[in-house]
Amino acid sequence: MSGHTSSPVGRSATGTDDVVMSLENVSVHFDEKQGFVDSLFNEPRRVKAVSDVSIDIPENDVLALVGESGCGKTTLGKTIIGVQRPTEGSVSYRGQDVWDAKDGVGDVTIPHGDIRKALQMIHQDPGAALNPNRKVLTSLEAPLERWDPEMSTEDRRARIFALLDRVGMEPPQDYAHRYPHQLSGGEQQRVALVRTLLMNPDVILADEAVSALDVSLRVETMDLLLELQTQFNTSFVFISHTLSNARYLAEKAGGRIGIMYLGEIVEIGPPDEVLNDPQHPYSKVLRWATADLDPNEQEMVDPPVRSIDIPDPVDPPSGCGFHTRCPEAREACKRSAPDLDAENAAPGARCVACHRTDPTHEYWNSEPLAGTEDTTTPDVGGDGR
Ligand SMILES: Nc1ncnc2c1ncn2[C@@H]1O[C@H](COP(=O)(O)OP(=O)(O)OP(=O)(O)O)[C@@H](O)[C@H]1O
Repeated sequence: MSGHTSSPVGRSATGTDDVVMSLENVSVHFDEKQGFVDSLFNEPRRVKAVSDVSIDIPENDVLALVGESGCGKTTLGKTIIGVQRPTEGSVSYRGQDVWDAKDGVGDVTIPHGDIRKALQMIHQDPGAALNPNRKVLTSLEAPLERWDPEMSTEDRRARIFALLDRVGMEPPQDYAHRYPHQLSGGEQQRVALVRTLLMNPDVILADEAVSALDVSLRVETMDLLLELQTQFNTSFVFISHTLSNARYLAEKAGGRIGIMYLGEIVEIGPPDEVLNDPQHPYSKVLRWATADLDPNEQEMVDPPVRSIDIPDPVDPPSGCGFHTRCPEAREACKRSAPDLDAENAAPGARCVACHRTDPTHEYWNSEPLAGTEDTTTPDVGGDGR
């Protein structure tokens, strides 16, 4: 999706004032690590992990990002919370460019320290994120001491105990004096959650935060995340491999699902629209792969793709990144990249990056690619649905 300036998806109905994070035309590229000998003879391969993504995260938003392994979910999530520096494009927190604040460039209105505090992350493996040699209380006190050195020990502890209590770790004084190995996986995850909430953040990135838990605990933890999201007015960016977890969270929170493919968001919108009536051919593949979303649905035998080979993110296909696998791809898809068409969409509406959503696009007059279905007429409206 390069070569155009796309407008961010996700502006809320009330305008831009309540937008917490704004990404504009963000790309993130990595140089692959090389061995010493390799580095003498070859240029490093550049992985295009995120390509030209524009998105807003308003206050109280829940965005669930899904897509197959390696499609760039974690990289985009980390870019949203200002942990990963973009190669191109801008990332702003309440109007302040995050990386200008970090580098002290220009007129910095929000110090980088405040931005870091406002953007937090819960890791996939909370056990690894907690110091095994420190009691829970010490692990929780450390960031509070760093961010708010004026706070008295008494106030600090009162806040920690109140939050431990809030996430169901009662009596909190007991849990506070345990070491991580004396906690279950679910309890460790709650401590990790408390650690982020102590900062009173605006946005929390939860990267596969429930995948390591038992199924029963997963639902309980997702419910807790949602309760806390409402109570603390925090926005959540939730990364998931599975559509069912993403759906659970986004549906309950009235949030959005963003489907990623090869570094791009290809479809985003309310979960019922994106999952019950997917418009992007790749969203249809994900839907197919998650048959349990609707047990009454007749099982489709073959995946709706021409090829199961995922392109190399070092050398992504020209035009639409999905054209090499799309059963509906045409010559036009090789030539030009569709954008999410957020410009014309209503706030919170579904947006799709596919030429087929535009009934006037040259796609309809171009030749189907070898092995594709010959669908000659537009089957979708031009309203981004
Ligand atoms: N620090 C890095 N250096 C080099 N390549 C990286 C780095 N981080 C990520 N990548 C590459 O960028 C691409 C996107 O990775 P990312 O972890 O964002 O995907 P993901 O969708 O979160 O994957 P998963 O679901 O497996 O965690 C992958 O090809 C990955 O190998």
